[in-house]
Amino acid sequence: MEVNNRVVVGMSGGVDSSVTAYLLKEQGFEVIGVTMRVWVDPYGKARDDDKSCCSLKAIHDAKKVAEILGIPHYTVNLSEVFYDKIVKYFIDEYLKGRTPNPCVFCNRFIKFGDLLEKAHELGAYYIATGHYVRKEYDEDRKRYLLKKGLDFKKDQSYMLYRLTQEQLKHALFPLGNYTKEEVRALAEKIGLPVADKRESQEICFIPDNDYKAFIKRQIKKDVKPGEFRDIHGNFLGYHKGIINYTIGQRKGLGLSSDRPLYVVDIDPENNVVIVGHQEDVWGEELISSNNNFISIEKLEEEIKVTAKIRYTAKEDEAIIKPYGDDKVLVRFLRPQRAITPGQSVVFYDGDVVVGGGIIEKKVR
Ligand SMILES: Nc1ncnc2c1ncn2[C@@H]1O[C@H](COP(=O)(O)OP(=O)(O)OP(=O)(O)O)[C@@H](O)[C@H]1O
Repeated sequence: MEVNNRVVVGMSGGVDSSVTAYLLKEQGFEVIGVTMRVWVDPYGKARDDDKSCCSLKAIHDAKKVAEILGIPHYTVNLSEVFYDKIVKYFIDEYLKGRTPNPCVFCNRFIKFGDLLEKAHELGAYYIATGHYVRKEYDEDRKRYLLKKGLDFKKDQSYMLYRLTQEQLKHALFPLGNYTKEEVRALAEKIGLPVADKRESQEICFIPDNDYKAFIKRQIKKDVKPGEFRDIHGNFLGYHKGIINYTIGQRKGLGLSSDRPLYVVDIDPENNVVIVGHQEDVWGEELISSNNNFISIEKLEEEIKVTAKIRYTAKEDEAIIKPYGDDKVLVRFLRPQRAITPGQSVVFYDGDVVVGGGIIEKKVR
């Protein structure tokens, strides 16, 4: 497709994507707003509130903003692909005793996959979202770079580390140079009705952040109870099913001990949750699989990076090196708390995203 100045903005009805559409229009782009309907949980609580990503209220808000900005707006139903590519994966991972991050896959396969295709169908070369990240083309490396948003508090580069060069080529992120406060102030100044809307909830398709109830509704049965064991294999009691536990968890175990107990590992094959003490929750080395690199084509040799093991974790210094055919060994210089299989580890060089992968296991 030839470059043009038409852009589809993914509009969630929230303040960030609304201001994104406004800024691009100001910059002279021909802007089309599109809201994806990705998921309606038929058994969940009524979703037509402020918090949900694709409630009727959210669609209505996006339409209202589009009207004020004088841009066309479409709603597309992507719930089937969303179910196949994201919801199923989310449930499967929990059933395997892992803690998935569905947003990183939604960005790769839905927003910058199916939605980008829709954008092309509408004749738009570009797709834009309200993520707080920056994109740059590096002439020397001949690669698109993904950089942290200037507002480090809001930076969302972690969520986008799976994007390919082809996807980045078509992406625009106008909020990368703004702080959240500036974006809210802009929304107020131009009179957008969403200026003081609350931040969206953690995972857009899970009502009230209750993922356990969501999974049980989806698999239509209760999960199988199993055994708690200590790190030496001693039986300690019974758990309520592995989906209820995540690495590092202390609350809700229902075990008594003279020292606090934490989940340190989950063995899905034997349906066992392994618990230990605070010191057992820390680790320095992990293996990641399903890696994606952005600033480099491939990891050929050991390099120094900073890395973080979950969206809200602090980055820390680490060495990464190729491990087998397609895996990466990540060795932190300092121990990290609760290295959790299923979560993403993302590597940085300053404010540039080097790449990242899915945590397979803690090595030590
Ligand atoms: N249902 C949707 N339809 C279209 N685009 C969406 C949808 N949900 C999210 N997006 C896009 O993805 C971006 C990041 O989504 P996220 O859920 O993190 O929203 P956010 O940071 O709270 O932004 P906003 O204030 O716009 O809701 C949004 O800014 C928007 O561009």
